[in-house]
Amino acid sequence: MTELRNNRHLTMERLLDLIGTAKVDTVIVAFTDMQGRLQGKRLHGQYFKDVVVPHGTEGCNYLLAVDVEMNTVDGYAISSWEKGYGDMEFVLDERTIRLLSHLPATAMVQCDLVWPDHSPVVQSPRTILTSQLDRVAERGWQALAGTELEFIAFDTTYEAAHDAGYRDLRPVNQYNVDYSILGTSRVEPLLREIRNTMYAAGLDVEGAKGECNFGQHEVGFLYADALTTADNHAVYKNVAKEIAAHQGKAITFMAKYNEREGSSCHIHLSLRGQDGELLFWKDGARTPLYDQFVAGILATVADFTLLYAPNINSYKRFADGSFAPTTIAWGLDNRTCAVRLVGHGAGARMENRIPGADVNPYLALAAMVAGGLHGIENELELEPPLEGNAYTSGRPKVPHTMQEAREAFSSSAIARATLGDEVVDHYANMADVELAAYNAAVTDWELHRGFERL
Ligand SMILES: NC(=O)CC[C@H](N)C(=O)O
Repeated sequence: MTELRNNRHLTMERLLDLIGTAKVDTVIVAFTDMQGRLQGKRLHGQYFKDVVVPHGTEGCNYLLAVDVEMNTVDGYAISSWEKGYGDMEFVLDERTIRLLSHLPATAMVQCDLVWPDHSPVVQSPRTILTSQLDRVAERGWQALAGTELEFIAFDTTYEAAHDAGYRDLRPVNQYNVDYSILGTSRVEPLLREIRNTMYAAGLDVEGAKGECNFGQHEVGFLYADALTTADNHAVYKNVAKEIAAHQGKAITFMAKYNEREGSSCHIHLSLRGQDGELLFWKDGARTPLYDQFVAGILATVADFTLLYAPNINSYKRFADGSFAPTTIAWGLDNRTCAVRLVGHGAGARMENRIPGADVNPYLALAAMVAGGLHGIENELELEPPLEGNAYTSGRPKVPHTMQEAREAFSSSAIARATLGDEVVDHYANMADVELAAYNAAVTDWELHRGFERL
């Protein structure tokens, strides 16, 4: 029997029992798409039990070849009008079965994707992460990770926000509520329902805190193995939006909603032995392996920025003095650096501060593992820590545009050697599609600046 991630997850046997006694009547089967979103179907419990568990289910392969707005676009080798937009098969991962208590009698199962001949869909984000984690496991290690997502909440429905052109929206707080207990109390009905729903769904919830931008908050979760963390992250983002919508509110995980502070997804990562032995700390100090891992992450920042910052908007977040990084540097508990080292002993870990809340966690974690292993394999030396203000340090810059990040990713020998050509070409095309859409758009900024004055 598959080992449960914790006792709030369900075995398949238990889920089928709950369907048999009508305690569950709806099962969502979902995978994570290129943008990090859950895509799939809601199935009637009985159909899930009688047909899907024994025979499987499918979805159109365009789901890994569309843009944010679900437009069919050109340039993907695996999916096109010429290829007829056929199916991919969903492979249920029984370790992910959970109840979603904010919905009536509903459970969710997350899936991997295979082609009809059962070969893996290598471009699927979950497969990309699993491949890198297999490399970690081959060495007798495991990767532990935590993702910290910030969001901004508004006192409006998504529909009203849309109809207002996303202008003049009222955030749930009108001032900076960083660490403010009063600030979070004002939003507690929303935060509490998110925390408790996520706990019931198998996530280990730490708590919630206010952040700097108006209406900005963060719900924190304990670290877990990297695949569990990515699975939970995808479910959390979806559920948090659904709960907000139920309460007549809207939340956004855009990396940069306005000109104030953006929303981050700091990613914490460490390696352990398969039985939990420490690999990053020995005799009261960092190990050479830890330093090589961090050196590898730093050496590959440019190669993998596209996976840390996958949207046009992601790059607007990289602003000096905003707590989002702009330089490729590391420091000891230094929040101005791209990489911050924190903790000691069992808590010793690196924090990658580059990703925004719009990141796809599977892809970012895969990139970090690939970069870190590159550092270990090549025994890279870690430069001394940056002391003081990284923003004014003159260190090399994190790529500041999507075009730059796309070129660095596509021409990266490390990305191609670790992720494979099929993956690199697929995600370089995703960047080309976004860049083309952005370049074709005339923005508010241009109108305001030029309409009368130019
Ligand atoms: N908590 C923080 O360090 C703030 C992070 C900041 N909001 C960012 O976008 O990176």
